[in-house]
Amino acid sequence: MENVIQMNDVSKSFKEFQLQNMSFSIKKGFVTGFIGANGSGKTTILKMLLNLIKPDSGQISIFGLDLQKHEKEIKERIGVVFDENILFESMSIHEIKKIIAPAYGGWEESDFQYYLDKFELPQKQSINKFSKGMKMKASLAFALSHQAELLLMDEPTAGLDPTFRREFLQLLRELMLDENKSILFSSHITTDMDRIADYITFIDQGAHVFTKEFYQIEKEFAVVRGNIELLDQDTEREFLSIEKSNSSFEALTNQVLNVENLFGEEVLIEKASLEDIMYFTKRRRAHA
Ligand SMILES: Nc1ncnc2c1ncn2[C@@H]1O[C@H](COP(=O)(O)OP(=O)(O)OP(=O)(O)O)[C@@H](O)[C@H]1O
Repeated sequence: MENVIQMNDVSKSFKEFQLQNMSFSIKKGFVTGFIGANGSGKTTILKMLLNLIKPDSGQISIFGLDLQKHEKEIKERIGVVFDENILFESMSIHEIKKIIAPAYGGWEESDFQYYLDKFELPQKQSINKFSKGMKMKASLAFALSHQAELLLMDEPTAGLDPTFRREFLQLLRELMLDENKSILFSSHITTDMDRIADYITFIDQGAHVFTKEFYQIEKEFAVVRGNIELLDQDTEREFLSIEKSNSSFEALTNQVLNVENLFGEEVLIEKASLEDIMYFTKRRRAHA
């Protein structure tokens, strides 16, 4: 299967934060959800994919092209929606379009008008009078109107009301009918991922934890609850992270079969949510 993004051994050091030897790929033709706790490095990576932050070492290719050598060509083919607003706030949509549209060879005015209508956005009002949701919709309208093959979105659903969030996810699903399109989007709302993501890329404290197919995660991880007396040095090895109280424990495992064989009916085994996986990964780090 073809990759749309390939990160090879990418590192970046800020004063108080390091991205360490990041290597992962994002599959072409799919939606990948990008998850990680606050400050884990998601925005930094998304900015690196736009060459707004340059790696100290390592290599990034997008559409099979080296980002440093083919930046302009690559960026023409990317649509961007960022949480922090990168539109010019004192201008109207009409004014911004005059700057942005000529910059893209693939600009489709009819698509742009379609999205402005669909999102009910005024064209002549300055953006700083827009609500947060309207600004996000405006960013989206621009991102979707130049035939981008890759959409990079940093928390695109933040600030959207539940109804529009659903419509937005439905819109992404419609876009994905075109198998040449790929989406990488970060969100703290993990239920958005449940609705739309084919793959999940999970990072933690500047390190890549995994990139897996969503259904694989559901098969692989489970939360186990049981009596504390079931735990000893040997049985604890089956768990990635354990939370203990006086009488019981709750733990994350990626060895579901082993746990079933070991404990049988004595424990409760439930599918792990993305939130469970993120929570227990953080706990594991804190107790390492
Ligand atoms: N230009 C910079 N200079 C110094 N430190 C930076 C810079 N940009 C980001 N950082 C640091 O890098 C770390 C990762 O930040 P980043 O915004 O990538 O995380 P994130 O996963 O997107 O977080 P959130 O979910 O809260 O948006 C943070 O500790 C941040 O302070």
